[in-house]
Amino acid sequence: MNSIELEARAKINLSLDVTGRRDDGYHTVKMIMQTVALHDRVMLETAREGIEIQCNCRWVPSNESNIAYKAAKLLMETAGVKTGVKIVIDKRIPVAAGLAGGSSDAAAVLKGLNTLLELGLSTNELIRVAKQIGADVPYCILGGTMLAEGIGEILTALSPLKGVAVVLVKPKIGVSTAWVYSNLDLKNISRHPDTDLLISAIKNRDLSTLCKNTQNVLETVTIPKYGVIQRIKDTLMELGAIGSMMSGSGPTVFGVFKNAGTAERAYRHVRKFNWECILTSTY
Ligand SMILES: C[C@](O)(CO)[C@H](O)COP(=O)(O)OP(=O)(O)OC[C@H]1O[C@@H](n2ccc(N)nc2=O)[C@H](O)[C@@H]1O
Ligand SMILES: Nc1ncnc2c1ncn2[C@@H]1O[C@H](COP(=O)(O)OP(=O)(O)OP(=O)(O)O)[C@@H](O)[C@H]1O
Repeated sequence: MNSIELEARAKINLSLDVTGRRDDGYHTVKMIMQTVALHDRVMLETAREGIEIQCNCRWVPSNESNIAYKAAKLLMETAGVKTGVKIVIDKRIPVAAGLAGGSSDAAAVLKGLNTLLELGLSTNELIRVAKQIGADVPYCILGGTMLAEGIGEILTALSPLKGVAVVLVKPKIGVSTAWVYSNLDLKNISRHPDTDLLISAIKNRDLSTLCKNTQNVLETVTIPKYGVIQRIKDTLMELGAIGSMMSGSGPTVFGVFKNAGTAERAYRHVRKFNWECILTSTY
């Protein structure tokens, strides 16, 4: 085998709480992460030497600043690999959107190279490498429905919440994760989500309790600056969503729907605005 193709899935944060700030500037979090069906395609091909990146999206760098490049370099150095690799990314996940598009590409590269180059690394060993690349990358190695703590790298599997209809809406703005965290005022958070309650709602597949009680505390930073995020949330609720919230550090908003039909009707409507819309489901 000299090539492999993987699906690198996007995530949404079904809840996002920040519990503190570490001395190194990173924040401690308590988040419920969920994979959605939307994905990039990542193709890996062995080469004689070096790391080459190709991507069909003009907003994504095709050089060493691509997070997929960093993942390949770190893994190949760690495993003492002497050959090279060509990485081709077919980008479908919106960029700088709060959907972990880059993190998921990086995780796909780690998993794919482990298989392609027969490195024999365990999942825990891959997670150890993933941690050094970014806070969301360890989760992207595992995927599914997970509680993420620490800075996002301490992962506990929850009851899988598959097949829930979701509409993703991204306004035409890019939001930097670093900017959001550095502008977060922990004293300004009046309401934290009850994560245990949300976990039991997921276990019972009780979307109504989940949506009524969830919270993304990073909205306290983004919504005052970008009113369009609140407008999208309101629009999705008016169109019949059970709940609607910003994913990660934004600006993408997701709406959760009772079934695929209501989601599709909302998607057709919301598509008329000047926003990027994707109809998908939890995976
Ligand atoms: C917002 C989320 O996407 C929610 O899943 C993650 O918490 C962010 O994960 P990520 O984008 O992989 O984060 P990194 O690439 O490691 O860090 C980007 C920036 O966010 C800040 N950051 C990130 C994660 C975290 N727990 N606390 C932070 O303060 C870091 O200081 C850094 O400046
Ligand atoms: N493979 C990649 N895919 C997307 N963006 C990349 C990639 N490599 C580097 N980048 C750069 O990283 C930045 C953040 O992109 P990304 O799509 O990963 O953000 P995000 O969805 O907000 O991530 P997260 O939810 O983990 O914070 C972009 O500005 C982009 O130029």
